Amino acid sequence: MATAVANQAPHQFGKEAEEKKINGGFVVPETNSFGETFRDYNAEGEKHARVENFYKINHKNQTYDFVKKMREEYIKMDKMEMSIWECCELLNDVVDESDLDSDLPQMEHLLQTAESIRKDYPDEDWLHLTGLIHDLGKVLLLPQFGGLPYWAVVGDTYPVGCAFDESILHHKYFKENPDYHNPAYNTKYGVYSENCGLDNVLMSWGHDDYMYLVARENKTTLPPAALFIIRNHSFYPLHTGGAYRHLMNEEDHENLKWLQIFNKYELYSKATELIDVEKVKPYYLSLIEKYFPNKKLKW
Ligand SMILES: O[C@H]1[C@H](O)[C@@H](O)[C@H](O)[C@@H](O)[C@H]1O
Ligand SMILES: [Fe+2]
Ligand SMILES: [Fe+2]
Repeated sequence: MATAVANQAPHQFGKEAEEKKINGGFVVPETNSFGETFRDYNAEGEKHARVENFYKINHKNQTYDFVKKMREEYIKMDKMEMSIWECCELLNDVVDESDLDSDLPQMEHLLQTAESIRKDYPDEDWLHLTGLIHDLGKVLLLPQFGGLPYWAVVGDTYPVGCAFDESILHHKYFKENPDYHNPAYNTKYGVYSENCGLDNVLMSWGHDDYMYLVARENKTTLPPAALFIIRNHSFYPLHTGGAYRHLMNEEDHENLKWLQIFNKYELYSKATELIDVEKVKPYYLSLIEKYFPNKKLKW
């Protein structure tokens, strides 16, 4: 097993064999594209200070009422009509300021994610497409989509309407969020009930929930696990922190297994080489056709 894994992706995550760690059949690269530890939110430096400030504003403003309003506004899908690929191309112009591990245009990140999954899971074509589209919701930053500020589009996500878990990055800034002091929203269950299912839990507003709504409202034929991944991929307190188990139902537990696989490729492919778009485009166009029967989607 160990040898098989070592042979599997030697060129994928850099050349230094000693820099690799085997993690459940997955080769984890030691450092990101800047030569730093992945997701090191406590490190010093200008970039880290900027990201901390991003979370400060995010935590202050993501309230239950704000999220409800945004969902109501964006579920209308009245902003734009375009295909999935057209949306990918829009992301050529988008860089994610909340991301410590990559400063590439988001289109590159999508291709890196999808292609790295494809290498290890060649038969799960739905997961390749999930990789390609998981961050398309970042178009919310663009003027045609409302030009939302970064704090309402990117960064890790977490439930609103119940207590903010300690494992959420820079948790201390929630003291500035009115919900933190509201007894209706600041208990373990808040407005929810035991094992109510994550579909019934409102998440901080951003690109994840938006893209989930786009896929669902446009009647994608992608499996439920794909929708779960899209909606929860930034929910680090859940898939990495192990929190919020009390809100999950049985189906969520099944879907979480796929999300945890997805997350490794999403995060660690940020250390890989760039992909030749023209070379892989026909493959992804065929997947889009398969899983999005309506050519033009409403956004
Ligand atoms: O900064 C990043 C970025 O916004 C990603 O798209 C998101 O999925 C991550 O969770 C987050 O940490
Ligand atoms: Fe991503
Ligand atoms: Fe994301």
